Amino acid sequence: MANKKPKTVLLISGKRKCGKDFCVDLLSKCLSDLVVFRIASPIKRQFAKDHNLDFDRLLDATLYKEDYRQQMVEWSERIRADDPNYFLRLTIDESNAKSKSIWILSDARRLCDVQYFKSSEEFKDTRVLAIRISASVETRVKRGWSFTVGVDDKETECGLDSYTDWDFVIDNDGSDEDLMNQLQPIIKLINS
Ligand SMILES: Nc1ncnc2c1ncn2[C@@H]1O[C@H](COP(=O)(O)OP(=O)(O)OP(=O)(O)O)[C@@H](O)[C@H]1O
Repeated sequence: MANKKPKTVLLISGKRKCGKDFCVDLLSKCLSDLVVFRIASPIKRQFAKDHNLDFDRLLDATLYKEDYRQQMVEWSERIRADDPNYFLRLTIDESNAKSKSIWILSDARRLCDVQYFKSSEEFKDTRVLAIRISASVETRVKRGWSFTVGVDDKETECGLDSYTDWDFVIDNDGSDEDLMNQLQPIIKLINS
């Protein structure tokens, strides 16, 4: 399999239920030779493997996940303390991203996720676009969000709240047409 550097990396960030996956789906339909990966899944997979747990149940929103959430967070923090980008590299490997020219990280959460691509020598020839999806609290509530202590107040959800160097900020409160009008310049830039 080809082991190439990506031409473009999109880092998608935003609060829960702002529409990250929705926007990634729309972008994916207009792009080719791409891969979408997430940080959250490999953390759960690796945690399940190391602790002999049921990965599928960790992925869904049952009590199982809540029982283990704190333990999983502490475990992942210990790994990150030694190597902040461990899980990012893991998801890149697991998704065979190195055969694709466009990479989309659909849940960038921390400054180190952005810096991994923006500041590294490895990606100096890659166009890295940090994209913040934004939606009002009212809209997010309509989409199923409610504030959860221990989730919405943690670094995994707030780590990029004060980041200001976004290449694009997408307002996902409006119509389909509004959204597409905002995504078009990104698609155009990638395809240029
Ligand atoms: N512009 C939109 N128009 C209509 N529905 C939308 C729009 N954006 C998002 N949604 C819907 O809102 C819900 C939440 O969106 P989505 O799953 O993309 O959010 P998310 O930011 O990825 O959430 P999470 O952080 O929980 O993974 C989904 O049902 C999605 O289809």
